[in-house]
Amino acid sequence: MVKILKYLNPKEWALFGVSLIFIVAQVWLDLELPNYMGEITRLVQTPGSEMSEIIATGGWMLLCALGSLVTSIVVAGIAARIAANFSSRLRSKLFDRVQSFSMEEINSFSTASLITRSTNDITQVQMLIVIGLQLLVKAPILAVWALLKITGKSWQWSLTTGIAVGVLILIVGICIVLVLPKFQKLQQLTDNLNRVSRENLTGLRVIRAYNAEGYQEDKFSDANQALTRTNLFSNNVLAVLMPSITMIMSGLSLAIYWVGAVLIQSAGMSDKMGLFSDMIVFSSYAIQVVMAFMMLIMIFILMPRAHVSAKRINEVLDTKLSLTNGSMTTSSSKLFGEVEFRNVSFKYPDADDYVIKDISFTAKKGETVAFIGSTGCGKSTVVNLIPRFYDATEGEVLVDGVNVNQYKQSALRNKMGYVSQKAVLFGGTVTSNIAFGDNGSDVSAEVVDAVYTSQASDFVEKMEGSYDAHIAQGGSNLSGGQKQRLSIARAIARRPEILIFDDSFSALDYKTDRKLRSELKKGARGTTMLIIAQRIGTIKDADKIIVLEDGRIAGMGTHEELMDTCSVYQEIAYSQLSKEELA
Ligand SMILES: Nc1ncnc2c1ncn2[C@@H]1O[C@H](COP(=O)(O)OP(=O)(O)OP(=O)(O)O)[C@@H](O)[C@H]1O
Repeated sequence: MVKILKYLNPKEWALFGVSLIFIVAQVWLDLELPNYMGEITRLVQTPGSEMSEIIATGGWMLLCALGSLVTSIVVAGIAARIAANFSSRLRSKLFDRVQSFSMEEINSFSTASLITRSTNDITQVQMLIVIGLQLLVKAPILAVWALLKITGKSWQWSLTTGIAVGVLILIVGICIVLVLPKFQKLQQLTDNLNRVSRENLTGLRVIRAYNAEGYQEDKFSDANQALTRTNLFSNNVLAVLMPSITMIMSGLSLAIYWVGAVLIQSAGMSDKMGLFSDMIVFSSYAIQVVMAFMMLIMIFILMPRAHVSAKRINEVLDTKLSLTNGSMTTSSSKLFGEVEFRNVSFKYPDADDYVIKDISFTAKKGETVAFIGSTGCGKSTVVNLIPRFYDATEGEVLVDGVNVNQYKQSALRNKMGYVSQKAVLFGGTVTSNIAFGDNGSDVSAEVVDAVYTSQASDFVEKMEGSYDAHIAQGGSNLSGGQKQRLSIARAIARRPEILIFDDSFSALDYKTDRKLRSELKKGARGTTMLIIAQRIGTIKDADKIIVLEDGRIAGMGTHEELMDTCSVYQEIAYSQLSKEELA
């Protein structure tokens, strides 16, 4: 928890200092009240006291109470301000950190957990700051000050107060031991609930199509009940606390009056009045002592959960990035748009087996290199190493003659236009989706060009608002093929050195596929293209086709060469095209 406070800025520390002054003032004002009360009691009991004296003392007492109210409002305002600004900054930091994560780190935390950490966990820390700043600082000051006020008055009353505080600490100790382990679990169960909800919402159509609502509901209900049970247990344990505290406070007042009655009865006539007044003052201070401990208890309740949350936030912020950033922004070689793999092997983090093994090839400027092979043979894995979604486990991946890990990541990715297997669109407009990213152009002529090349103009120009037409989050108001064409347009609009298409043409009909490739040849002349495809027709004209089998290169060459030499390629080709088409 303390570690996370390093993210407080100097202004917030200054505000904290100001609030400290107000808290001390508030405690002083609160502790003045019993004095006035004692004075009023004395005046009432003293024959010949003037009414005006009582009213004046009462007036001062009222002023103190009002002053205490004002200071507590100021402290609450400052605490809320510090907590809100701090959590906003923490959320931004977490967001930035997660943005710089590679797929390895994201998978190790899980998306659901990262969402909980950025929302619920931050809220826990925010709550502790709001309440903690008021109580954590106030409680010890109040406790010590109030104790100082009552020490030496009467050992019988002091003993009574000591016993009350002891019982309070015992009850709280038991509660904390019981609920502490549950707090860690609560955050994990919240992660789980988020994961199930997320899966449910993203897979809604499939769930409905398969009438699997019941199955999903059971999954959700299990996660929900687990969270509810843990929540109920902690709340039930904590529910014992408040009545116990009230009971202790009432019991303490009763005990002080009872002890007082005995003391007054055994005292001489002249001491009786002084003792009565002392009793009133002492009982008020004793209640303040118990109140101070009660505040500390509230902190002890909030602290463990916020501590768990702070730990989870720190875990994200302190995660060492597996992808280190290089320093190069351009290659010093004369090469442009060249991709080379040198004996590259790769296994996914935490996996035992290599997914791709000993891959070597070169794609020169302007060449089209295609990858084909059965499902799961490692095609996407190969191309994902080029923009450094992962780093090669062995061997080297070079872009323009420089190992990809020597580039600044943004510079490396600026060289590329990447189209993922599953089209990804963002909420916004057609133009905002195409002119997207670092050097994504917002010049409409380039956007229009890219839309024409990607064969998206027919439907974009028919949409309401055309290039300013609304795109729903995830592109849910478009068909699969339309989404794919817009994501292809986005890559083209960057005018990159290298275009990577990860099976991006499979959602297109044959005619559009052919048209798009021929437009690409004209529009993106000089651009190196790496194309993963399932259809032989898509890659037949490529300068080089790489056939992958079980992560290894089973053949490399042109269509004609592979038809002569590579049995794996022949098998794929014959399964898709007739002998006449292949001839
Ligand atoms: N994030 C991951 N963690 C662990 N293993 C993975 C991960 N992604 C893919 N794999 C495994 O790596 C292998 C290769 O996957 P890859 O996606 O590269 O295949 P592919 O040839 O592109 O398949 P497809 O044609 O179906 O898209 C598969 O066996 C898959 O199970």
